[in-house]
Formats: sequence, structure tokens, C-alpha cells
Amino acid sequence: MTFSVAVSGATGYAGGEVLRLLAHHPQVQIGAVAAHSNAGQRLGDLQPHLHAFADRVLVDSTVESLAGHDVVFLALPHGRSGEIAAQLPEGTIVIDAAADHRLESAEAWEQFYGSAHAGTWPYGLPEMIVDPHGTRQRSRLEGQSRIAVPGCYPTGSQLALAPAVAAGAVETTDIVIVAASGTSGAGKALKPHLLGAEVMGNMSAYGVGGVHRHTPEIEQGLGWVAGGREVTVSFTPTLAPMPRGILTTATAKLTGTMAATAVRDFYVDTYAQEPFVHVLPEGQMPTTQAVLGSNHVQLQVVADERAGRLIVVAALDNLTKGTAGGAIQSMNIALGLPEQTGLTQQGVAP
Ligand SMILES: NC(=O)C1=CN([C@@H]2O[C@H](COP(=O)(O)OP(=O)(O)OC[C@H]3O[C@@H](n4cnc5c(N)ncnc54)[C@H](OP(=O)(O)O)[C@@H]3O)[C@@H](O)[C@H]2O)C=CC1
Ligand SMILES: CC(=O)N[C@@H](CCC(=O)OP(=O)(O)O)C(=O)O
Repeated sequence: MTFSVAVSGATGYAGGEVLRLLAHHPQVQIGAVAAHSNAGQRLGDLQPHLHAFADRVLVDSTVESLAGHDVVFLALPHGRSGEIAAQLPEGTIVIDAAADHRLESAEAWEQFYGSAHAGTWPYGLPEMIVDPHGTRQRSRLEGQSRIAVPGCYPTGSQLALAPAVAAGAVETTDIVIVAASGTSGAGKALKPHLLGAEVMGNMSAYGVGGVHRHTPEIEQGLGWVAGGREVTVSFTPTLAPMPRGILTTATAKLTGTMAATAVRDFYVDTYAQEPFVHVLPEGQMPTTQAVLGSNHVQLQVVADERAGRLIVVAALDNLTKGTAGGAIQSMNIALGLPEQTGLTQQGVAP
């Protein structure tokens, strides 16, 4: 069976990555390829790497151009995504890469995004443990027609910490996350701090002081696992001079209820059957290069017994597992297809 798919935001980084991956999906046929200011242009002029769709002419992202497909991917700015999604038919599977439908708390949404909350959809992170009993999120995505793709930082952060929180191995009010992202995480829109001269040979922190909008998203997900315990996360993003990739270093105070080796073993068991999440052999560290262009997440789990902290390092590609790959994985689950369909590629190195 073949499903018709529309991609809205096709000229952007996230939408372009959705198209790159879907070109290899055996059960998908690409229908509308939609954008906004570039409507009427040839896709190949804006996304020269997408040879399979080079001669497609971009249409505007409207309800009319997107409705009528089995699946619609929205890779649009926050807000616009929610507006369009609200008008799409209920029977259409809508996979939203923007943040509009990720948060359950309207108050947190308004505080961090400064607009009205569009609502909450099932959260598209299939491998994540989502309660203290070890339930995975994938069971909540089957048959769904609306899915909110996680933010790129929350993907790595939650996969890095949910097992430790579920196991009661760490203090949930003493969690510190520092993550370095490639610049594509910020999208294509022109921003002065992303000019070549500002980015090349430079690293900088931003969103410092608990103000980055991914903080409530990470706290929400870890809250599901914490079973009523309060969760507080200090999250600091940094910008790295590379186009893609996120390296997350998450640390939390060990409760001491589990031996350090048992915590690591718990991670190995948790992700043993997961095709896209890999706890590396001891001593091997995740790198962004190893996951470039793939849907994989690499993890390493180490206890710093001197400082009494668990350290989990995670590497992923922000555009693949951090957005488009995760989105397609969720679509596969929603459609009842094998989860890895179209996503089996290896990373690109060097
Ligand atoms: N980049 C990343 O790593 C990640 C991105 N996301 C989310 O995915 C979404 C897209 O991000 P990204 O691809 O980086 O952004 P880009 O700026 O690269 O692309 C934005 C896309 O949205 C279209 N667009 C802009 N304004 C409108 C509008 N008013 N109506 C309809 N379409 C519009 C643009 O079309 P045109 O070119 O024609 O103007 C373009 O196709 C965002 O919500 C982002 O937060 C989520 C996780 C990670
Ligand atoms: C490097 C960079 O700027 N990254 C983006 C996060 C990208 C992402 O995950 O997007 P959402 O907005 O969909 O959550 C940022 O920090 O704003």
C-alpha cells in the first residue's frame, strides 16, 4: 500500500530533511511540496541536494494544498503550524515538527512562547520511557492522526535521562544539561548571530538562565517518568561551529540507591531492543559525526563517583533523529508500518 504525503515547509532545513528521507521510503508517494515566500519556485533551485524532487514546483502552504493527502508533515514556524493544523481534516495524519502541540501545560506554553496554546498532541519520541513502569511512548502513537515531533534538544536530553529517572537512580531536582548544537537547529531565516563570521571558529552559549523554551519540554517528559516527584532541570544550549548535530551532556546527582554499574546496565537493558538508540561499549564516547544524517542516537553512561553524579552523553543529528527522522518513525507507527521503514541508513563519516 502506498500513502500520499504532503510536506509543508519544504524549502526549510527540517522540511528538506523530511523529503530527503522520504525519497527512500518504499510506501510513500510525495504529493504537494509546499512553502510560503518561495511558492512558485522550483524546489531544486532552493534545495539542490534533493534531486528526486528537483523539478517540483512549490505551492503555498494552505489548507487546500495540503488536505487530500493521507499524511501531512508540517515543518513551519511555531504558530503558523498550529493555525494550519487546526483546519486540516481529522482523518489526515498530521505530523508537526514545530513546538505548537508539544506541551501539556498552557501556562508553560504562554510563559515560554508568549502566545495562545494550540493544544496537546501525542509526543513523537517512540523509544522514550514515559512512566515509572517502563512503558514506551510508541504504544501511545499507534493509530494516532496527530503527532507532535519533539524539539531537537529534548530528544537527546530525554533519551539520556528518562531511564535514570525511571530507575530512581538520580535526584530529579538536581539535573543539569548542557548541549551543543549545529547551526541548522536555528533554521534558514537570517539571524545576525548565525552569520558565517560569527559562527566559524566560535562557540557560544545562549538561552542561559532557565529561559530556553526546551526547558519545560524536557521537564514535562521527565515528569511523566518521575511518578509524582518534582523535576527541575537546568538547561543551557550552546552553538557549535558545525552545520548539524547535537552533543548533549546531562548530569544528575546520584541517589545512591543503585550501584553505578547497575545504573549503566539498566540503560543497556532499556535500549537493547531499540533499533535507533545505542548505548556504546564502555569507554567509547558518542560523537555527532557518527550519527550524521542517520536516525540513530548514541549514548554513554558513566558514574562520576567522586562527585556523586551520573553523566550521560548523547549524540544525534538535530535534523534527522532530532526532527525529520523522528517524524517519519512516528508516521510509520501511526500508519501501522514497521517502525524502521525508510530509516535504515547508516551515518556518514568522516
Ligand atoms: N532545524 C531544526 O533542527 C529543527 C526544527 N524544528 C522545527 O521545525 C520547524 C521548521 O524549522 P526549520 O526547517 O529549521 O526552519 P526554516 O526557517 O529552515 O524553514 C521554514 C519553512 O517554513 C516556511 N514558512 C515560513 N513562514 C511561513 C508561513 N507564514 N506560512 C507557511 N510557511 C512558512 C518557509 O517557506 P519559504 O522558504 O517559502 O518562506 C520554510 O519552508 C520549526 O517550527 C522548527 O522549530 C524542530 C526540531 C529541529
Ligand atoms: C541551534 C538553535 O538555535 N536551535 C534551536 C532549537 C531547534 C528546535 O528544536 O526547534 P523547535 O523550535 O522546534 O523546538 C533553538 O535553540 O532555538
